[in-house]
Amino acid sequence: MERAKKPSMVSTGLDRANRPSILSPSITGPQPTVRIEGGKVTAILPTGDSVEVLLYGATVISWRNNGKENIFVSEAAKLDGSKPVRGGIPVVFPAFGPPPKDHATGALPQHGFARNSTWEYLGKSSSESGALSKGGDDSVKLDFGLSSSNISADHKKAWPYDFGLVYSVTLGKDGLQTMLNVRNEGKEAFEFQMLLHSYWTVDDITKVAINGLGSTTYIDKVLDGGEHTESQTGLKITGEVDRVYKSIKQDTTSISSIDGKPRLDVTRDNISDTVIWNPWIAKTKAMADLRPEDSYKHFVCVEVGSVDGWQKLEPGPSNKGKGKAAAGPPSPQKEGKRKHSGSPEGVEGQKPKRKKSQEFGGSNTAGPSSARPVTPVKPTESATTAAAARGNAPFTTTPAPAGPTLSIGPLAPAVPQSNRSRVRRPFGYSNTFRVLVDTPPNPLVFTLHEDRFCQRSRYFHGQRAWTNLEPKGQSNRVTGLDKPRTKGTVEPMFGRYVAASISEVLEFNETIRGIYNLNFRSYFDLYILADYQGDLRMANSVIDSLITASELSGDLPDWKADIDYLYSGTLPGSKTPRAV
Ligand SMILES: O=P(O)(O)OC[C@H]1O[C@H](O)[C@H](O)[C@@H](O)[C@@H]1O
Repeated sequence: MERAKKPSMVSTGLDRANRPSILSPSITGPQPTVRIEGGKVTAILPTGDSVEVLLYGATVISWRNNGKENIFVSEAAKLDGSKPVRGGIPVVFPAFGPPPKDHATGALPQHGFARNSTWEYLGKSSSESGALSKGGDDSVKLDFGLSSSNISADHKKAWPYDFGLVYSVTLGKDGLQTMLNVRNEGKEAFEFQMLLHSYWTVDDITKVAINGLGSTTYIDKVLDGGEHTESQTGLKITGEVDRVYKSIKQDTTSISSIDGKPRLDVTRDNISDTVIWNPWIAKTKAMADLRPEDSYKHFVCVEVGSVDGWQKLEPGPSNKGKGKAAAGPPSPQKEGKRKHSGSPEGVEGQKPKRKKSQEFGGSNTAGPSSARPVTPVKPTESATTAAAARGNAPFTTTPAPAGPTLSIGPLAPAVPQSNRSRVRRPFGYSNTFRVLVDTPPNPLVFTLHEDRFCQRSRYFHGQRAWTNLEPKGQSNRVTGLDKPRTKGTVEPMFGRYVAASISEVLEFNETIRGIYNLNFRSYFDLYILADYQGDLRMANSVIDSLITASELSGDLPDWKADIDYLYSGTLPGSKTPRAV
């Protein structure tokens, strides 16, 4: 067969009749982008600010703002899921420290199980409101979920409660916001503690002051385990420090230099405890995963949470929450009133039976925290509500109870009033389906929101039936995705596939190309995948992007080899080989 040598060959002979209007190149300015690869989710704003979150522990391991890394991670930290990350922002739940033996958490390891369980990535949302210059808020929110069904058997045995956590990490132009939403999915109340064990980078610990703790009562775990009152207005760290500051009156604990130069503000909302930790010289030496040995100089842990006593969370959707972390949430929408932008029915017209544990973000919310710069923003309207009004909400939403908020961010001007209404709240994942990309022994789990994916991709629409399998405990394993033939590419390819579906499919520009690290071969992989799934929309979109890429690129690849690859990789009977 005569094979064309020009990129334009791939645009001929393909069925363009069904090309959906969604693919029209309506560029609103650079958007935040998200990449899911190797058990890690990376989000990058058009400004270059970025955040990286491991699925293991939903641990934030990097947050770069204006080129500066704010998160400390030890050089010897294990990032392979073999132990909790030494550094980053490990999520502590349901117990802080060594759990008391006489408590329901007594059989759990130090700091509970959230930091050493693999979470599910629930998806991203962004305002899609365009570039900063166009008035957009340029932030992206990543949601992660953990429930009793995806913790280890040992942990489940040690703490047999039915719970649901949604952890939201929002990267904004002014800072990072982290929020933990705790839900009781079972029949009996449980007690928990939670904490975001944040390791913040500092240039030199001996020149740092921690402000905002003056006159606060704290438990000194290094000294005597007893209660003391903070006498310094700016706490200086001159040796090992391990203190639990309780019921702090001020919203903000800030890190500055001793001569007052601001570094970071860590702001709480409706959550009142903070742990300050630095292991200093001897303890650092004794911790094999904390290296180099002088690393203690370069971080301080300012850990916001609820660790003084226990939060009791009653079960059931009518529960308004007990204890301080859950005080006063507005009534959530009732199930029947939730907004669905797509039909909740399965392909056979039956309402899919949903497991309660999949309905994160509902009524029993306690212990959220969020990180954001300087001035805590009290949201009055959710961003997704605003987005919904514009007709482009990425997910359906439920109102979020007012929960504790931790704000963390570099010192920056207060958020202008006009932007305040865009601060997001947790989403209600009212109807999700899970896809297990089968790469044993650790298949990657994608939890996708029906409304988003089923409308955008025939492939996902066809798989909606999967939702109905869930109650029977069957796995929704993706098979046949090994067709892109380079070994080991299945997992990243499916991640790309999902990412491309989210981002309205590869509206190609140089930024996106860089971020997805797309080369021609990976476009072809994506095309072959789409072709295998019968996903014409995606296939067309890939071709669009490919054409743009080839137009933009002055440096074409070894075209013949790539065409051979595409030709032999595509299904028999597909239009592509005929086009080629
Ligand atoms: O070594 P880890 O289990 O990660 O704990 C590290 C530290 O976490 C907290 O800050 C506790 O207050 C400390 O007592 C503990 O040493």
